[in-house]
Amino acid sequence: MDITSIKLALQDSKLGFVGAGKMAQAIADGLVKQGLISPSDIHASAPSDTNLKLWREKGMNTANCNEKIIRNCKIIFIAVKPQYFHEAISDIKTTDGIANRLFVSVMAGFSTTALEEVLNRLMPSPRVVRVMPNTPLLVGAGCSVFCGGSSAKEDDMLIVQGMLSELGKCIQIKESMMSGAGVISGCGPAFMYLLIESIADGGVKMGVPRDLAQQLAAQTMLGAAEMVLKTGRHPGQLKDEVCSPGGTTIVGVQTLEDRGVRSAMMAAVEAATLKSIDLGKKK
Ligand SMILES: NC(=O)C1=CN([C@@H]2O[C@H](COP(=O)(O)OP(=O)(O)OC[C@H]3O[C@@H](n4cnc5c(N)ncnc54)[C@H](O)[C@@H]3O)[C@@H](O)[C@H]2O)C=CC1
Ligand SMILES: O=C(O)[C@@H]1CCC=N1
Repeated sequence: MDITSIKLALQDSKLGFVGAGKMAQAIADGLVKQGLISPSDIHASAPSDTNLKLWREKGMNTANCNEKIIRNCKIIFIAVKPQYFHEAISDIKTTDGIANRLFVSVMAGFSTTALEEVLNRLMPSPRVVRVMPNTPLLVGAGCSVFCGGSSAKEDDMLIVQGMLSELGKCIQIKESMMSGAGVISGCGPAFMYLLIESIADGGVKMGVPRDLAQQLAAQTMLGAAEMVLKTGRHPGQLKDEVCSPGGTTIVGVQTLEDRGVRSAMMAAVEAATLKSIDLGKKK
């Protein structure tokens, strides 16, 4: 879908957010920043005003009532914690006149079947798209994976992919891969921040000023990521090219291997994936 069609669709549908926290704000702010939607076409709800005032300061509409969002908007992001989803939907008292909505869930663990079961309360055959985005889409460098539910139409998939592709990479995958792939995209930034922080800490320990150390660590991570994506070469091969024989890098690499960094990263992805599956079971 081209950018003009996305803009028109968003202007016509209005964009709703049930849940107004960090992920919802990153998506809304990212879309406004990229000029895809005007703040006045965005509506968000949450039970308390704590987050909502930030939305109002940006010219967006807010409500304490989820029903209002679902009435006002035809495309609705579900951005509450998975454990609050039932409560968020059961709050809706009158469902008359609500039809033809597209629900885009960003909740970890919630399958499209489980989403459809809950949303059936509002309308028959709800159109659902399940996404696992990440917060870097706020700066146009997001990474999202998504899949459609049983009633999602081709246009629903296109609008979701269109919107999120304007904010970074967005890849359609099979639902069976959502938990594992969603951890890489959704949780991944936290793992990367931890690496940036600890590399900067190492620099500070060696006498590099904090600001400089952090800038160098972040830019180096960006550069390494670009090398993997743009050259398409294996990260192991790219690593080998940095390790000069008898040099400094290989000594650092051995230290990382001794401390189990590789195994720790793999275990983190595994543990977070299992947690995502578990959250889905508890729904
Ligand atoms: N933070 C992240 O990097 C990512 C988060 N997600 C998903 O996004 C969802 C939200 O996560 P965060 O934004 O981090 O959490 P958050 O705690 O910042 O935001 C949750 C929001 O939901 C609101 N809320 C709670 N109960 C509600 C109800 N009954 N009705 C309406 N709103 C209600 C809260 O007031 C808050 O505004 C989760 O399901 C998470 O799995 C997905 C990918 C990445
Ligand atoms: O920690 C979480 O559960 C959410 C989902 C992915 C990132 N944040």
